Amino acid sequence: MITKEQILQALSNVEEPDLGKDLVTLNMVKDIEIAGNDVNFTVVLTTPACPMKDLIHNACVNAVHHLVSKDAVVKIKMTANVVTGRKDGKGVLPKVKNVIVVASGKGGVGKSTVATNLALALAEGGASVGLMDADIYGPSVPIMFGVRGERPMMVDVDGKGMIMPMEKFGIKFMSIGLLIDERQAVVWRGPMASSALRQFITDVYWDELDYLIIDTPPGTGDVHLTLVQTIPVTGVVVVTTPQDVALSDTKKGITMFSGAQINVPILGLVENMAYFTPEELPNNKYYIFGKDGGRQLAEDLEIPFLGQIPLVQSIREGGDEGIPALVGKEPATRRAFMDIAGSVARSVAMRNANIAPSKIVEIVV
Ligand SMILES: Nc1ncnc2c1ncn2[C@@H]1O[C@H](COP(=O)(O)OP(=O)(O)OP(=O)(O)O)[C@@H](O)[C@H]1O
Repeated sequence: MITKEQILQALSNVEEPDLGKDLVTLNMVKDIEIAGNDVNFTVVLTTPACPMKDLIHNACVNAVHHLVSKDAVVKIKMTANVVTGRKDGKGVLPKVKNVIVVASGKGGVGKSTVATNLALALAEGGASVGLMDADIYGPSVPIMFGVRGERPMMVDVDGKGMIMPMEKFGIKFMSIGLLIDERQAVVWRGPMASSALRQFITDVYWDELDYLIIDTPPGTGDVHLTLVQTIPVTGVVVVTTPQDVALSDTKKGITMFSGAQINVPILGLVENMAYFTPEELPNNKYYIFGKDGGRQLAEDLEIPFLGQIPLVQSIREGGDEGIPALVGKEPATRRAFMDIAGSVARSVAMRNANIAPSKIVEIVV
């Protein structure tokens, strides 16, 4: 007769590759049920977007077959409980488990495009996701979601009037562009930009989220400093294009976040517009802005490389028409964003397993 102990013993040989420990030690195996040769159990992953899902599933089946019984009929429910990057559920945005800032050294490299599609791809994997557009100087989320000019609703939360995020394509989102006059914001610097942003962060009711993705203005400035000083940021995803001028600005941005004073982990780098593929020649790749510049920079700086997005006409068209690539029809583009979301989720899980919880940055001058 197969026993629970045998199953646990077998699964203690299956390693979670990123976390470097076995599933039993990590407490990822739940609800083992055995009836004759039928073996059912649940594996709780650290993120629904886990790129190792199939690999771990197959390793569990093999372990039971090899170490317990080759006749076992193994059924595994693969679920996920996103691990939080925070120490406690207190302070600003208390119910948000992971805050991911999307940044770039230079403007126009596709930061908003990546932030939006990353949020949608994480949600498609099964996570609860919010997208906060904090790009005070050029908010693009209202256009990308086709809600320009709309006004959000208010809700009463414990006697306080708060702004409800909008919902579309399975995620919650809110843009500072829906609350302020863009023409006015262009001239904001320093304290004005910071106080508007702080209010934007605290006045929107995000409730419970696995991931909150924050789109920021290009470069590194007041907005980024205010963000890390207001919310405990889990990590930063940096977007670049492959050409030298973008790469040198990207390097500066990364140095700011990872420097001793701020010290927010870099989750990795996305290379956008990595190559151009015309629709009529899907197997051709033209390296218009140079080849593998982002990948090389990630290697040089020893940060994770999260993947490449091709330059595709439909990404631009979809962005302008309020239909982001992830909800569009092109499978290769969708795949590219899904892969990047898997890499980001993995980087977050590894960050949360290996380094101290995120905290608000206090800058001593
Ligand atoms: N991979 C891509 N293929 C084709 N077009 C793209 C791609 N990535 C972004 N774009 C387009 O490039 C333009 C700039 O992109 P986006 O607004 O995402 O950049 P950004 O870095 O956020 O810009 P900003 O500096 O204004 O904040 C948009 O029109 C967008 O649709």
